[in-house]
Amino acid sequence: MANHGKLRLGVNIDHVATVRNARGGAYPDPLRAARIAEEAGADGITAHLREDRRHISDADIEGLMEVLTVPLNFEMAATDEMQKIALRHKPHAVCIVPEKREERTTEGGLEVAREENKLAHFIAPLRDAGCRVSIFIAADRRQIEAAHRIGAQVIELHTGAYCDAHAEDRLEARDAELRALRDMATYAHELGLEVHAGHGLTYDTVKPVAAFPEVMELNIGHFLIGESIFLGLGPAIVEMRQLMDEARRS
Ligand SMILES: CC(=O)[C@@H](O)[C@H](O)COP(=O)(O)O
Ligand SMILES: NCC(=O)COP(=O)(O)O
Repeated sequence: MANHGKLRLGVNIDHVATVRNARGGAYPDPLRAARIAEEAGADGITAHLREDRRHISDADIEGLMEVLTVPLNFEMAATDEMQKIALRHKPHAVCIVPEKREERTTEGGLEVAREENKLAHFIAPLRDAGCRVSIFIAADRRQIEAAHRIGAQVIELHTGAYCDAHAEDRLEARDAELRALRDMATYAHELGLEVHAGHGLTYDTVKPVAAFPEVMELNIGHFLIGESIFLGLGPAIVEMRQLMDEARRS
């Protein structure tokens, strides 16, 4: 049966680090942002340690592991270097994401179906270490089935194409993306996978996704960090939380 309970909000703090790194110093501090997010009701913190360290750093991950009172969702590419870091820290969740050095942001979902054996071996030690393994994928039946076969406990559906279509006023495409997200959330839930979603979500796009009863967690970052310039981080998160709760109730 679908879960109709409270939807969790994971606040992604990557882009606090982007602003910090613009000047190479220590300000603004992503750990301070994480504390404010916790106080504002975040159920978890998400941080993506990219291979090129363009935002979050190794020291940020170490600091988060020390100070967080909510679970850390550690996003990383499927590389040996990242696996070692994850096994050293053993965060609550490890989300495997695709990464291209030249991309501006995470462009699509992970290609699981073509890399099934490799990924099954890659995630096994992470699961054995007690991490919940999540796979960041497009709303694509083949990829969901492959994620299930390799032993992932969670999938996170990439909402970027839906949000882009909305931002560009391509309404038919937006509705088609939303239908695919809804159908694939249901399908993944039926397979026994926990379903999360995220990427590019805003106040304008969050409610339809939050309303899917099978979705248990949304991870939201870039928009919230941008909005915090105008509202402050705590109020920006509270507003997002309210929209999610409204959608869930309706
Ligand atoms: C995987 C993902 O969606 C997040 O990590 C988020 O988008 C922030 O990182 P980037 O903007 O660097 O992709
Ligand atoms: N996995 C998605 C995430 O953590 C947040 O993505 P975004 O809101 O920063 O685009």
